[in-house]
Amino acid sequence: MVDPSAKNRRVTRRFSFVETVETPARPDEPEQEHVAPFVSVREAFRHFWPHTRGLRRLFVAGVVLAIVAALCEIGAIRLFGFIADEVLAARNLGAFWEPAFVWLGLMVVAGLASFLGSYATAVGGERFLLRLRDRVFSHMQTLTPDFFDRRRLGDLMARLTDDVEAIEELVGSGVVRILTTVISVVFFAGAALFTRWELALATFALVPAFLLASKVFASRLRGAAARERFSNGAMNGVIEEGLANQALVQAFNRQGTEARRLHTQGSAWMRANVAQARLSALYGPVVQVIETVCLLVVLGLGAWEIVAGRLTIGGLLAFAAYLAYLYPAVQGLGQIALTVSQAAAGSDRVIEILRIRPRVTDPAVAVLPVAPRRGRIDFADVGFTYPGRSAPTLRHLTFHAEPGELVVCVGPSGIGKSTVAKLLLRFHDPTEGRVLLDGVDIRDIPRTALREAVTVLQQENLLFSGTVRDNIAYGRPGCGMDEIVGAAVMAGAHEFVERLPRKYDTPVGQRGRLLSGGQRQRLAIARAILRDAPVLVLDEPMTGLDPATAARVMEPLGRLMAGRTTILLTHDLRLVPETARTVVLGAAPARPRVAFSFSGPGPRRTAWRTRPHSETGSPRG
Ligand SMILES: Nc1ncnc2c1ncn2[C@@H]1O[C@H](COP(=O)(O)OP(=O)(O)OP(=O)(O)O)[C@@H](O)[C@H]1O
Repeated sequence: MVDPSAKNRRVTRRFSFVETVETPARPDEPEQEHVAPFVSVREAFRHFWPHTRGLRRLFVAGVVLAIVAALCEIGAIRLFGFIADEVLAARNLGAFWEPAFVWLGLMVVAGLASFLGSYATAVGGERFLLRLRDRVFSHMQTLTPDFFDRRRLGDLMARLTDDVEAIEELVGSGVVRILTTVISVVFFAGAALFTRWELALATFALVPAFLLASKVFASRLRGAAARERFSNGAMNGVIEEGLANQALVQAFNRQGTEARRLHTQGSAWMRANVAQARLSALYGPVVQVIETVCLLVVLGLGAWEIVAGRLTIGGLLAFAAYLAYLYPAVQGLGQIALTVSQAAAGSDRVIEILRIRPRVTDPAVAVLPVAPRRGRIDFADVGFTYPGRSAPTLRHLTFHAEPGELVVCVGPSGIGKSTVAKLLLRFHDPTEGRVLLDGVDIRDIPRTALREAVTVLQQENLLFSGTVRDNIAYGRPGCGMDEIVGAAVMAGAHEFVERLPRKYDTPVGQRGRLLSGGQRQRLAIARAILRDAPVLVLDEPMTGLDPATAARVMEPLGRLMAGRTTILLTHDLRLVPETARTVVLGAAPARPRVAFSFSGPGPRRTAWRTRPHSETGSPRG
């Protein structure tokens, strides 16, 4: 088992060691436990600031209103000094009322300005957050499914939520906070200087002590924050995997193992949080001591000035009041440095994702900008090696399928059948040779147009957690209920859907797990029927189905295949119809004695042959 503290030490070393600012764009690479490269605060800011376009008015309003509030507060403090000298010291109650009402008026304006400023900043910040999360999510969706297979989903989710929020603290509301704090420092320092500049200069001499304290803390907090971000992602990964695979966990009695995995990651996260909390908690008292020294200096010097007759009591009180505003602002500057350090640790992880370029991209100039309609497929001497693998999965694969024809790729498990589907959808591009659709290299067709023309029925039928109706309609957004029911009837799903408690409005559960494998398969067929693409890829369509269920699914499958070019990928020779062109991947498997038959109303009926007819051998190696 990995010692988490050792892991953390590694992370620390890595952070103190990696200084690179420029992370080159690179294709998606295999990663599981992943520490994002260090990105400087300035670079993070430069990267995300353009995303505030259109929101900057809100941030400007936040700053302007904060200035108004600060000016009102300065005015109120001056009135306080006036009242101390002209009312209290002079024992003149008549002079009280006018400044008292003006003071009240100023505080009402300050309160209003502060409310509106905070509100505008919050709205701007939230919109920025929404925009940034949308952008990162959209970018993720341009990456190939292979990228997601190599990453922990929980970690990616943490990047989309916590890390994106941390960036908002740096770039959205963070900017307003920095500006308003700096402005407060300038204003209150200016007012103190105006009241008694010698006294002010003497107290300002202690300001570098604040800044030094925040600098020392910020650099340490950056390391702690980076570890916290990392372990947060790792912990989310363990939670996501553990919960998603609960059936497996319970069936294998591995609850204890999963709990220990979470505990290990949770402990690492806890340690990083404790380190952060320790630094933040220490920062407060250190600053308080510095503040007390400042205050005592002011009182001592102030008393001396009063005795010398250069300052009134009211002047000293006002001066002290300015400092009461000034020191928290200076302290706030230090706090911002800490927040920025934490936010920068989140930006490392988001920038890392944004810099990953998709392996597969659209052509600069599309030879065929719209979805191919006929459905002729050509694999021309195709070879493919998975990234990070040395041995090719496919070599010299050559076959074609005429529009409307059924071609069967047979071969044992792991030989590369699903890879054929992935190449056809351009989840990967071949490393050798070409794949053509209607005579056009699919690299010259935009991916959206290509995928409109190809429907894949995957080995594991993927459903969303919505209702039956939602899942069928996923094939064609905006379709009517009659079309949904029509597709369900054709797919042989209508009958069982009608028996569900809420019929088409019945929730199918997480990934459709409230339905049986055969029912999920029929919903997937209905979804594919609605999609109505000219090319159909069936990847082991009978996986996990018992012979009786498989036989029931054959008929709707036959209806789905009717009139479409179909590539059937299977190791199961019972599915290979007599008339189909057959491509054997690897060694030809032996024929079984029992057969299924596709029996839809389409142009082809299947009959059984005793020997597979191999058009083109395409083994590996
Ligand atoms: N994303 C990937 N990265 C690296 N190797 C992969 C990846 N996906 C599949 N492979 C490897 O490629 C080979 C072919 O996999 P593929 O899924 O195409 O096989 P298959 O014939 O469909 O198998 P099965 O019938 O068991 O689904 C396997 O050895 C597999 O380990």
